[in-house]
Amino acid sequence: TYVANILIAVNPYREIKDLYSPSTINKYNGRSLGELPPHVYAIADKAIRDMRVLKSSQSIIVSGESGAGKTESTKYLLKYLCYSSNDSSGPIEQKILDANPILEAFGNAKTTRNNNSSRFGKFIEVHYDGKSQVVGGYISHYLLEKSRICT
Ligand SMILES: Nc1ncnc2c1ncn2[C@@H]1O[C@H](COP(=O)(O)OP(=O)(O)OP(=O)(O)O)[C@@H](O)[C@H]1O
Repeated sequence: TYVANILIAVNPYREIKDLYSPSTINKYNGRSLGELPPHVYAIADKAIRDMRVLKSSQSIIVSGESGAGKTESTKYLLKYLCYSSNDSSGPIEQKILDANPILEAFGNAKTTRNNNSSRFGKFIEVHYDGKSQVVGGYISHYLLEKSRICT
């Protein structure tokens, strides 16, 4: 559900058919917040539209307790941000998406609350040109749980 333009998402702990499919990306493309059922794609679309209209950078903050689904939601947000302008992802978009498994391999760990818990914070930037095409990205990492590092 929404509280104003904040999306409250509950982790379903199972795959919901078609919830994040390419056809759902197309469905949310260009639609105002609230027009369709609440969705992370609607938040991503609003960020893109506000960036175009206001000509300024937009931020999406994903917060919640461990296991709430922040990492998964962030991946879907990124997927939307990378796909919606193009219908398919070019080499830059693909590199941004492909960076995730590498970062997870080094920075995630199994905990009692989450089998794939991120043990570091991420600030992910997606850079667009004047035509709203993705031209770059940057992932800053911080607060790595160093006590888990063995070598
Ligand atoms: N939208 C979703 N659909 C299906 N399963 C999900 C979804 N979101 C999360 N999950 C499941 O819940 C698990 C935990 O989610 P996730 O790692 O995103 O939590 P988190 O909030 O990032 O936790 P942490 O703070 O520990 O990193 C995932 O590995 C996945 O199995």
